[in-house]
Amino acid sequence: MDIILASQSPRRRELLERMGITRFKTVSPDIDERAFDGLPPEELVRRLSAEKAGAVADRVDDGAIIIAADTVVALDGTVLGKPGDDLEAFKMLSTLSGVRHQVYTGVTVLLGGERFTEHEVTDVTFRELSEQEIEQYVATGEPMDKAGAYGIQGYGALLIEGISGDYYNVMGLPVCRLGRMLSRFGIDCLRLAAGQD
Ligand SMILES: Cc1cn([C@H]2C[C@H](O)[C@@H](COP(=O)(O)OP(=O)(O)OP(=O)(O)O)O2)c(=O)[nH]c1=O
Repeated sequence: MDIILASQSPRRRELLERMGITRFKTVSPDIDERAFDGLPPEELVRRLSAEKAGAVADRVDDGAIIIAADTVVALDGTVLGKPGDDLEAFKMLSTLSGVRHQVYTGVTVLLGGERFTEHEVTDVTFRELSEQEIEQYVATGEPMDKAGAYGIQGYGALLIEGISGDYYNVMGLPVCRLGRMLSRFGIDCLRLAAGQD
């Protein structure tokens, strides 16, 4: 069965491969992510992941399984998306300094008329950061294409004191949850990983 990752994110590609799924295509979802601004984080990521899956479903064969996801950072319920420029990245990181926030990822798996959407939440706590440290982190260029202006998988790790929940959810794909969702469609990741397909 064809598997399509409805994403342009290199992180999501890498994580799907790490789940044991090596044969899949990627199709970039063409949606206006700002269309749902104002929704609470949990509803927003669920809605956006469903929209991304739906947008790609319109462009591919009916028999393919489509996987899509969306990630946002939320501080006291307020959504932080991707920063538009260095100044915005600096401001986002300043608000995250020394406090705990939540990372929400919504994930949708779709096959023909059947569609499941779920979400996962991970708590992330930043250490206290000085202005100079934030400026230095922004200068690495890492914040720009990432929700909340950091990447846990990169230099962002230097800012993080602790996390509670699925690490991979912060990177953009709730691996454990997605594995269970795929099993409903007959895809057994451990079986694939073991070469038993
Ligand atoms: C918080 C955090 C986010 N991110 C990334 C994951 C997502 O790629 C990005 C959030 O943007 P998304 O809109 O979820 O995804 P995307 O635009 O990169 O890709 P696509 O819509 O095509 O699937 O932020 C990290 O890589 N590391 C982190 O620690």
